[in-house]
Amino acid sequence: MFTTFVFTIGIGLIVLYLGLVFPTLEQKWRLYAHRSQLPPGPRVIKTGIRKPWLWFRELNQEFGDVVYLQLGPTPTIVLGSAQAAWDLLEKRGSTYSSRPRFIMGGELLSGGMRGLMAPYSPYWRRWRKLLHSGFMQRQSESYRPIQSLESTVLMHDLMRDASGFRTHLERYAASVIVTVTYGRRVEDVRTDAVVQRNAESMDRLTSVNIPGKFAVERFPALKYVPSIFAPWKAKVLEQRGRDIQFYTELMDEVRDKLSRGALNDCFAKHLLQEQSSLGMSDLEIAYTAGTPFGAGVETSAGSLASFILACVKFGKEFIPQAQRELDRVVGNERLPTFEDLPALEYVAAIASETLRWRPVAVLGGTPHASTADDVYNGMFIPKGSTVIAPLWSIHLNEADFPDPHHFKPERFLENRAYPGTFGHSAFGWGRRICPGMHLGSASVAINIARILWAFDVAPARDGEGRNIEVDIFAYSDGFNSTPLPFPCSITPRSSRHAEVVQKEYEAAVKQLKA
Ligand code: HEM
Repeated sequence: MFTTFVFTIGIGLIVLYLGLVFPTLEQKWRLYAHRSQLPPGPRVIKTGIRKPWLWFRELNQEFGDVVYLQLGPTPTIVLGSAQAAWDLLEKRGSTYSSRPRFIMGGELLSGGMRGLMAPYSPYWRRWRKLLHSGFMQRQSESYRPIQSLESTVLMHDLMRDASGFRTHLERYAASVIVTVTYGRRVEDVRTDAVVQRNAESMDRLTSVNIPGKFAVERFPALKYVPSIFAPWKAKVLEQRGRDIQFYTELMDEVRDKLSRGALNDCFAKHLLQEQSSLGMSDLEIAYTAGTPFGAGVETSAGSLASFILACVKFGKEFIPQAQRELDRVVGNERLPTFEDLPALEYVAAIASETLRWRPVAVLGGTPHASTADDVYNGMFIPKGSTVIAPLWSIHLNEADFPDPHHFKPERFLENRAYPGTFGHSAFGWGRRICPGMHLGSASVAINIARILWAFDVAPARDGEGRNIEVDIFAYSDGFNSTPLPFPCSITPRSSRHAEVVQKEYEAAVKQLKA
């Protein structure tokens, strides 16, 4: 009996040891064999930095468009130009569309249910298909009435309480996403239960998704240590229970409304209709419905906050021209509409420059991972590399965007050579490109058009009437980077513009309550 016990423990330890060591040795051997072909990179790896994209840009400036880093056991490639990102992530999408393992955040906390972190796999393909059908261009156009009504509310919020502009942008973005997803509005972003519980769930995710914090990310076999011996694992599994409860309750509400015939058309309804044909479980559906909130609120609101910052710093250079265009195309009897946008060429250039100038997904979104060895411009990129395409490097690359920190919409009116169709890379690349880009870019464009139509946005003044300077580099740390609070002045352009905002707001409220 005792011998069997010792034997079992011994075998267990050997398996654990091989599990820990073998993948590392195999990887090390391949890297050694190709050492002269690896892309250039630094000898010293900086750790614990709060804004890694600043370091990545320095590396791209020093070593070029393709930089090699050995981050712990993982070969990591940092791409620093639009062309390199396009060549690999878009053109060689079959090799570069997976994700690195996120053992704490993706596997233990989310049970593999968050498609955004999922490797290229049948599960990811089903999840992606659902997002595509829910947010592709034609479907996103059907959400425009919601975006237009919520944007009218936003203009009124800005008029009555300009200093709270950030909260109003967040309410707009949250309400559009929650309405589109679950068929119900968000009236107060600070108290809404769905917003609060989503924020808690996001906090749980960000608290475990910290590179280098948990040994299990370096030694994946530790994932199988029973929770009783691993308090970190017990805690993350307990947190997973809370996420499951939250997402399931939300979906149960949707099912209940559907059975009472009280559910508007929304993404969650579409998921329920597609569920059986895709063979997805209730839990998979519940997590999928949670995706747009996690990916679409901060990105939309943060982009609009950057636009306000650009107005304060550079507004004198571009606002007059935009307002002349708006006056010519729209007049002063109504707010701009989605139908006006094709005729607002300069406003469209401002929207593109906003997404370029301060990309909210500053690291280019979640890193990609390669699934086969590859050679690019003579450089060896090993299978299993984490590939980061930081938009801070790509959008601030002087070769594509001279004087890159200057906000210049004119860039998007010139004929520039740039891979892809947008002239920027704000929504990523290839098979992982942002599925919410039509909804997100429509939110950015309509609100920029309306803010410029309705308001003068300028620096705030101090007690002596002097302009208060803003810092265009004061941005948050974290996965998404958005402007830190800054002062500004947002005032109606004229009493006529204020009357129009008031009148359209009253009509919008009636429609939203109907
Ligand atoms: C201005 C707004 C937005 C910006 C700038 C933005 C940007 C991005 C970027 C850069 C990526 C990474 C793409 C890559 O890995 O190559 C991404 C991915 C993603 N975005 Fe967005 N996004 C925005 C709005 C939205 C919205 C409204 C949704 C809601 C549906 C959304 C859902 C997603 C999802 C689910 C992914 C992950 C896709 C995957 O892993 O296959 N995004 N986004």
